[in-house]
Amino acid sequence: MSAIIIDGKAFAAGLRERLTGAVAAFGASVGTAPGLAVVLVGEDPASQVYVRSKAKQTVEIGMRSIEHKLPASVSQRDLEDLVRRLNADDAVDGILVQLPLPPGLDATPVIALIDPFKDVDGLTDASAGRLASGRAGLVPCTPLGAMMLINSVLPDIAGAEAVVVGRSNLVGKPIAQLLLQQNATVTIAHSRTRDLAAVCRRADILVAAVGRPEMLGADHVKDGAVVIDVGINRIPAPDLGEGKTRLVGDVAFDAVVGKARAITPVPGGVGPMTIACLLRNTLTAARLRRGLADTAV
Ligand SMILES: Nc1nc(=O)c2c([nH]1)NC[C@@H]1CN(c3ccc(C(=O)N[C@@H](CCC(=O)O)C(=O)O)cc3)C=[N+]21
Repeated sequence: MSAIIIDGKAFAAGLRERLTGAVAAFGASVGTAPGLAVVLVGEDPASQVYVRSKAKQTVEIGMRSIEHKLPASVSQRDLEDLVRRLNADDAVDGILVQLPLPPGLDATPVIALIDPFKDVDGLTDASAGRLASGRAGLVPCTPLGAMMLINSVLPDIAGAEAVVVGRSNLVGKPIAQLLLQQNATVTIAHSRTRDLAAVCRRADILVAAVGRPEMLGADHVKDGAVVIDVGINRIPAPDLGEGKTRLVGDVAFDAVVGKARAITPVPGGVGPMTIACLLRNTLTAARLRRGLADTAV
């Protein structure tokens, strides 16, 4: 049996295409396009790449991009003041503070300040609480994107066994909430889980979000399972040349691809969905803040 390779890159492109239409319709009725403010502190090269890519995609679908670049030496207080100003700015619909912050700055109080109606990363306690109690709100981008990919092969997951490996606030816990919302039977496994492979082998839907390169292999996968790999790990690749690296997921793709019914690759799986869902959330935030219905895109 050969697995469906779920093409997250293509799915994300389709989502952006639909968003372009929805953004144009929003602009025609409200008079302005949704605006996304991205705050980048410091010079971390990987963060700069992400932020550039976010800004480019934001503009490509017709939304406004508002970039704030601050030096790594910025004070906690000045950073928090910027978030307060963005909260108060009517031209800003979404606020994203790129993580991690440089050493010496504490992300927790910065995130806590973000207006929950502008929390396009879904990281505030208010957003987490809304998700946990099944009320409308902004859902973290990576979990939202992962769910869209699951639903692309399994539109109805009621009663299915779902195992999420990883319990982070950013990914594991919110994905578990989304699976539960769709009536899956959800298990959250983690570093202290006894006989992880046996737990994983129960899964009709296996979500890997641990951040350990190729940790889940054929032993962890039931025949015919849908495998969603959220991990993005950069590892040395001496075979490609001295000092070269490559991206791998938390799943040993080659070992699993023959057993799974469908699987997301890394790169090209969940990763591209993250930014597309950030754009989706910005449109959602712009609608919710104006009391408009958040219709499907
Ligand atoms: N406030 C905040 N929100 C975030 O959502 C956030 C953040 N901070 N800090 C950094 C992480 C990381 N992140 C990714 C986005 C896209 C890809 C992505 O598109 N990856 C491509 C590969 C990219 C490559 O080749 O390096 C893929 O998997 O195919 C990966 C990772 C968002 N993050």
